[in-house]
Amino acid sequence: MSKITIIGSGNIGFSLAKGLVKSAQYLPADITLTRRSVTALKEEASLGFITSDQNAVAVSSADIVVLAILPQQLKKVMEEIKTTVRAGQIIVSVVSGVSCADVKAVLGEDIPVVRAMPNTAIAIGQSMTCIATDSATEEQVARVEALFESVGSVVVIQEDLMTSATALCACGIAFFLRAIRAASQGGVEIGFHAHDALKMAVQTAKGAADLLLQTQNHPEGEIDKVTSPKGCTIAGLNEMEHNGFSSAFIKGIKLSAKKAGGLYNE
Ligand SMILES: NC(=O)C1=CN([C@@H]2O[C@H](COP(=O)(O)OP(=O)(O)OC[C@H]3O[C@@H](n4cnc5c(N)ncnc54)[C@H](OP(=O)(O)O)[C@@H]3O)[C@@H](O)[C@H]2O)C=CC1
Ligand SMILES: O=C(O)[C@@H]1CCC=N1
Repeated sequence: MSKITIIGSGNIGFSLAKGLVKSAQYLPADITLTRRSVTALKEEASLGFITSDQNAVAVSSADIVVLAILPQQLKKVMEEIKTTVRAGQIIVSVVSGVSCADVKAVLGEDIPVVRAMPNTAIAIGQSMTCIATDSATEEQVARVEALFESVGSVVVIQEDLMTSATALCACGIAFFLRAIRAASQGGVEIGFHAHDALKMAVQTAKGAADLLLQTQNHPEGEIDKVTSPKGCTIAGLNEMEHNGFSSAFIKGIKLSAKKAGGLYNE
């Protein structure tokens, strides 16, 4: 099994580590997690992960190195590891707005770099992860694809669509979570206790997603089955649209994509 080092055990880095172990394809001992101080890695250590605050040392033993720090932190980290990384390793960057070329410009042109854009559902094996590269081989991309297939679904895309993938999938999970929260708040206003309203909203959202996944039907086809003529569903839906529901969602995704593209040089 590949040895993996995740540089930056934050929200997405630690979620990835947990998902890989949950998949049963990796043991915690196969995964090294770093932060700037090991004292911040107590939970990770208690779960059996190898922990370190020495990025260059942590990278040296890895087959796959995942860069999971903020865009603004990346240059410093790459400077730390550039003399340690070697062409036999694969660098996977989940960092938003940073191209494969940006990474290779520091780490070396011969270093295989694959970008990946997962979301936090990776912790439970339900990520939607997009991956892209500019020059890694098919075999290297296949290894990264297999890694992320173990923790969700994967689509291989062109690199120029990575910021769009960031908005739709990585940010997107927050958009759907907010929609579920809003639905539960509506539920409270029409009579349910908060915990019941949230449970109902969550299961309803899960049912909607599973319907599309399992039938492959178009959302509007499924909506048509719910909207009885002169009924209450179309009344509610149209009220939401009059208030800009679809428009707000689309505008939010477009703004997130624009922002994602500019984070590295902020
Ligand atoms: N959160 C998400 O859902 C997603 C995030 N991403 C991308 O992943 C990256 C990380 O995001 P996110 O997890 O949210 O951010 P976090 O701030 O939660 O995680 C970043 C981690 O990096 C650590 N870190 C910072 N500097 C260093 C360093 N020099 N050496 C080692 N570790 C370091 C931080 O720990 P400490 O400060 O203790 O050192 C922190 O744990 C970003 O580039 C983001 O664009 C991509 C997809 C989804
Ligand atoms: O909000 C962010 O910038 C990161 C990237 C995608 C999800 N979280």
